[in-house]
Amino acid sequence: MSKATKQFQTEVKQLLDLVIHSLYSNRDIFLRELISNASDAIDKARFEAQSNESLLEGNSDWKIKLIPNKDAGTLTIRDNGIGMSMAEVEENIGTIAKSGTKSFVQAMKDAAAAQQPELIGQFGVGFYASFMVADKVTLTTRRAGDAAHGTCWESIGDGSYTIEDCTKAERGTEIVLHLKEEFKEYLDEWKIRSIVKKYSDFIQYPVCMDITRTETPKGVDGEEIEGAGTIEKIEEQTLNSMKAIWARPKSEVTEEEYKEFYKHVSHDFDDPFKTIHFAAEGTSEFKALLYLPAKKPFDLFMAERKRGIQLYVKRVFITEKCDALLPDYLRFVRGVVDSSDLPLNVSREILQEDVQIKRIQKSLVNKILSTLADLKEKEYDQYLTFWKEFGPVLKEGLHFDYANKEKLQELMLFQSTRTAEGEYVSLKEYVERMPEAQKEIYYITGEDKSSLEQSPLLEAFNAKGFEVLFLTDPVDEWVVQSLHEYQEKKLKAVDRGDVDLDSEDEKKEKEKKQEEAKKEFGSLLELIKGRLESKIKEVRFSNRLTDSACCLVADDFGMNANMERIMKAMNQAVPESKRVLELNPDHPIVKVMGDMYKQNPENSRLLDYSDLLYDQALLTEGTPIKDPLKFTKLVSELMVKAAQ
Ligand SMILES: Nc1ncnc2c1ncn2[C@@H]1O[C@H](COP(=O)(O)OP(=O)(O)OP(=O)(O)O)[C@@H](O)[C@H]1O
Repeated sequence: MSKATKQFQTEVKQLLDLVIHSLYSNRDIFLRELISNASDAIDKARFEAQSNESLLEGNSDWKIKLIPNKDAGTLTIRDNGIGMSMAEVEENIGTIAKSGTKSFVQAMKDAAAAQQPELIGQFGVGFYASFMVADKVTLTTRRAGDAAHGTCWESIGDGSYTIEDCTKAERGTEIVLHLKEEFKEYLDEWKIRSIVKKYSDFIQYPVCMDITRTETPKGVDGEEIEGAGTIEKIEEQTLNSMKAIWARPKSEVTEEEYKEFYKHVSHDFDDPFKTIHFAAEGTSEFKALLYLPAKKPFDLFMAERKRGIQLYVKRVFITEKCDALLPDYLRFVRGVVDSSDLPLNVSREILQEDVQIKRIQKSLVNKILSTLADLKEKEYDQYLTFWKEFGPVLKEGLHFDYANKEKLQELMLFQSTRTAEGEYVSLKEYVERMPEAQKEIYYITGEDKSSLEQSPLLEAFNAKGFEVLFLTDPVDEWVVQSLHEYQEKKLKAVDRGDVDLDSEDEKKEKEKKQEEAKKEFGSLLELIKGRLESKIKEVRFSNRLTDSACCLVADDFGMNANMERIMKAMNQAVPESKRVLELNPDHPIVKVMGDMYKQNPENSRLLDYSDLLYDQALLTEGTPIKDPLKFTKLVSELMVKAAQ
């Protein structure tokens, strides 16, 4: 292919711009990103070569080489990893294929300037960081095993790039950064040394550089020869210690090293929230270095997630994202597991079924859950920060990980009718502060705390002093289907079925009142039911309401308003389900309608009032009404009438 000039995808252009403008305070990281990519590429080559030795092309001397050239003003990063085909270059560099990434870039653009570095921290910008220091980047690459096809890619970061075939003797990738005048300091030996030491010391492969030293020649006796002048000696030095950080004893690893390793495995720019480093012995032998991130990754709820736990077998990289190592509800955890039991030639396909992997998974889950339990108990405020980021994901575990249900339910936190802004309550605390008369744990599901607080469904509970949990995450509808009870107290939705809040005496009194109301207003209820037949299942007097006139409730297994809302948001067909309209027998409107009915059961106003009651019930629970025009017309008419 002759040289072609192509345009970066719009999102890439935007991303480049954002990187250059939001990460300027941390420019050194461009080198970390490129070394990290080079190391990943060697990992891949090393793994693929296990089943296809020809990929090695006779060279398994893995290496990342840094070549500063002061005369040319360039810094070169060269690796002998897997390399890329032309199609891969086009796919990986210059385009953003994943829709999630695109929307992330949009979110970044929309965010306030102060938040951008924080946001980009969750994302990782990799290769594009080069353009912070270079005004031209040339990438030459050749895929392992395909000696005939090299690719040369070049860009000045202005929105376009050129791409063409070329020859490249060695497999792997070479990136030449033509440094901007003001960043020539990155050619300095000591600057490069310090960056590698700080950010890339643990990289498993040697990061090498040729070092020139001037010395005076020495005689056979080892003494310097006087008057012989000086000679220049070039020797290749390895700049990093290459120690697999997870294999070292905890006491020897510094906080800084843990942090930098986290950034390498997670491609996150922020520090981790928590580091968990441990070794398991016995039936399953492995070392694990796990991290809980501080912020949720942008692709947490997307199917095509990029990162996960890396799997090594006896220090040899196997796969970048071993999903079988953790259940889905812990998908935000990053890090490395290095097993001593698995065979080196384990295939990625069998990992899903492997018993050793299952054992490791069990032990990782135990460790993560116990770390969280510990944190919750000893450093509650910190736990709360974590919960606000990852609580909705952790809750999925209640539905999917039955074996750990007991542990997981202790980790749950909720807002409630009794928590102040920013405060949460655990199930344990909830039960401890339940008044004696309260038998069940009450909850309401919905979109957010502030709208739920207005719900008429809470009136009777508030009047009794019974706390109600606010379940505001979409996953909560599934959570409550799995978490039926806690400490033998049943969980009960305030908008489902009948509520039983009263003592025996109170019940008797209410029943009496309801009987009387039924006698008095029974035919009115029939009329309302007839009018609203297509929308509701039944009309009855309520035990829930003290102030409001009416509300809608689901029966025990029916669909509530929140579930309908979630299904609609997911573009799913919402099955037809009618709910029950409950009326407050003490409300003046019921009395007024009763009188109207007695005077003239045919009064057409009664039908309008029935419609209004139904619409009111929808509005108070936050469900849009079907015919807002008719509603406003009726309200206006009534307002005029009331003023006459
Ligand atoms: N040295 C390299 N050798 C082979 N492939 C590479 C190399 N550098 C980058 N790539 C390919 O280009 C892709 C994009 O790299 P880039 O650094 O932009 O992002 P990333 O490393 O995938 O992730 P992140 O965006 O989180 O940093 C990589 O996933 C990899 O497939």
